[in-house]
Order: sequence, then structure tokens, then C-alpha cells
Amino acid sequence: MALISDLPSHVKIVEVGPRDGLQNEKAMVPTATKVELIHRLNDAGLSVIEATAFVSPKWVPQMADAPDVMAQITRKLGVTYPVLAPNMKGLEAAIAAGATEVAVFGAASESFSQKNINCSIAESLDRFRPVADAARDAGLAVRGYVSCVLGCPYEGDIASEKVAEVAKALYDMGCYEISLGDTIGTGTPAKAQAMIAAVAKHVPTEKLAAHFHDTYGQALANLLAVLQMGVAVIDSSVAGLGGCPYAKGASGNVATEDVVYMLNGLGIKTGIDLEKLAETGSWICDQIGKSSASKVNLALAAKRSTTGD
Ligand SMILES: CC(C)(COP(=O)([O-])OP(=O)([O-])OC[C@H]1O[C@@H](n2cnc3c(N)ncnc32)[C@H](O)[C@@H]1OP(=O)([O-])[O-])[C@@H](O)C(=O)NCCC(=O)NCCSC(=O)C[C@@](C)(O)CC(=O)[O-]
Repeated sequence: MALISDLPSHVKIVEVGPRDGLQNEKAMVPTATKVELIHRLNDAGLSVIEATAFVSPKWVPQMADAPDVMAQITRKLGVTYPVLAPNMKGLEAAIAAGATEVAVFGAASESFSQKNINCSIAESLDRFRPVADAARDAGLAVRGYVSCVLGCPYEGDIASEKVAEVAKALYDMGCYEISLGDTIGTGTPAKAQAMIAAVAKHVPTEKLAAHFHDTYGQALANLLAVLQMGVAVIDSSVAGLGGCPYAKGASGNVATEDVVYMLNGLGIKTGIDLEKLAETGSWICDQIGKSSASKVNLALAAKRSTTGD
């Protein structure tokens, strides 16, 4: 008897390291390092790599080189490089930089919406609609994020019905996938399942992505819980880098290495070379002077040093 059942046979991983992973770094990461990170992730087999964000450099200085990153990456056939675009200005810059996919990002918490994008939830949706229309008219795919789906740094608990309402609004405006962000990583498995159940009443489960931060060490458990409900898209960040500048105290996304190791163990295909990915994790940590937040990364690095590989 299968004790863990109803798992998808294939999971799409959306690597958010170059954007979510680096956006909170205080020291400017050189553009060349960002570009090399994307190339290494390409080589490790990632098929979706969120490359950068066309946001206000006053709000997120680390992403100020978005046009340069997009100009300098060598794009691999079959790989997509989505970018964040919160408004028309961001969309126009993204299109000029040759982006083929953009993401708008809203929240299920009024306070977080104000802190992160300086407007209410309703205003953000009104702002995103023309962005989504114009993006689609220009032939770009549009993804939608909802932040604070399992808790808010300013308001605490967030009702799943509110998450569902914002997710539905994004889906109705044409976002092809809705990524549900546990921005501060406070969620636990039953809560994550209840949230997905609420959202799935309005948006098909196959259109949902789990974007879980690992602040309380719950992200893998939460992912396993929602995989069993049919969610088959996972956002993660190499070496577990990251955090949102407007969610103080939140640690990085769940580490891509940890997700791939778990999925491998479950027999779920991702097309990702775990060794190459882990080497990339170690490499970017060296570049930015951080230690890896990925247990798998640390275990594989220790193994490499004992075997001398
Ligand atoms: C949305 C705004 C722009 C509103 O910010 P605002 O200050 O209300 O915007 P504004 O329209 O009044 O413009 C202010 C200045 O910004 C410029 N500006 C305006 N837009 C752009 C743009 N697109 N690109 C470049 N510049 C821009 C604009 O030109 C102007 O420049 P000035 O005239 O003062 O020199 C701002 O709040 C912002 O950029 N916020 C982004 C915050 C952010 O990036 N947060 C992190 C990403 S979200 C996240 O991490 C969560 C997620 C997605 O991972 C999921 C999860 O984990 O929950």
C-alpha cells in the first residue's frame, strides 16, 4: 500500500534564485555574477528561471540592473526567463529587454500590499489588469503571485478566502499560473492544505504553484502536503537564498536542492541534475559570502570533500 499517494508524476520547478534569492542582498551583486548564476542554472537543467525584476530601483536597488541581466544572458532553447513587472513602466522595460514572460505580484494582506507595492489590494488589481492585457497583446505570458497566503508579517493570520479572492482575480485577468507565496514561512502542512482547498474552489489546482519560504523549517513538509492535493509547480531558490525586502525576518525560499532531493526520492521527475545544481548553490554562496541554507547542498559538499571528487 502506498502511504504517500496521489502525487504528480512530474513537477515543474520555477527557480527564483536570481530574483527572489538575490533581491534582498545589501551589497550589489555584480551583473556578471547574476548572469553566470542563470547560465549555471541552465546547465543544471532548470527550465524556468526567474531572471530579475523590473521594479523601482528606489524600492529594490539590487534589481536595478534588470535590463543588463536580460541583455547579457544567453537564452537556451526551451527555457523561459520570467521577470517581475508590477506596473506599465515595468512591463514596457521588460518588453524592451526581450522578456517573454512577466509576473505581476499582489498580496492577500492589505498591509503587505501597501508596504511592498505602495497601494491597496484593490488598487493593485486595477493596476495589474492593463499590465496583463498589454503583456498578452505583446505575446508575453503572464504569471500572478499572491503573497502572505499563510501569514503576514504585519497582520498575522490571513483568511484563506482572501487568498482565494485575490488568486481568482489574477486568474480571471489572464494569469496562466498563480503562485501562492508563504512569504514569511510560517505555514504548516494542514494550514497549507486548507489554503489550497480554498483557492482550488476558484482556480484549477493544475494552475497553482507553491512558493514557500522556509523560515520555520516547514517548507518541505508543506510542499509534500500540497503535492498530494495535485499541486505540481514549485517555486524554489538555489541554496535557499532570498527573502522579500518588505517582509523583515523572513528567510529564503525553500532550497531547490532540497526540493529536487525530495522529489527524486518520491520518484517524481524534474529533469534537474542535482549534482550540478548543488555545485551552483555552493558557487553562488561563495560569490556573495553566505553559507548555504540547503541541507542537501551541505551534505553533498561534505561528501565531495571526503571522496575528493
Ligand atoms: C510598485 C512600485 C513601483 C510602486 O512605487 P511608487 O513609489 O508608488 O511608484 P510611482 O509610480 O510613484 O513611481 C515612483 C518612482 O519609481 C519609478 N518607477 C515606478 N515603477 C517603476 C518600474 N517598474 N521600474 C523602474 N522604476 C519605476 C518612477 O519612475 C518614479 O521614479 P522618480 O520619478 O521618483 O525618479 C514600487 O513599490 C516597487 O517597485 N515595488 C517593488 C517591491 C518589490 O520588488 N518587492 C519584492 C518582490 S515581491 C516578493 O518578493 C514576494 C514574492 C513575489 O516573491 C512572493 C512571496 O514570497 O510572497
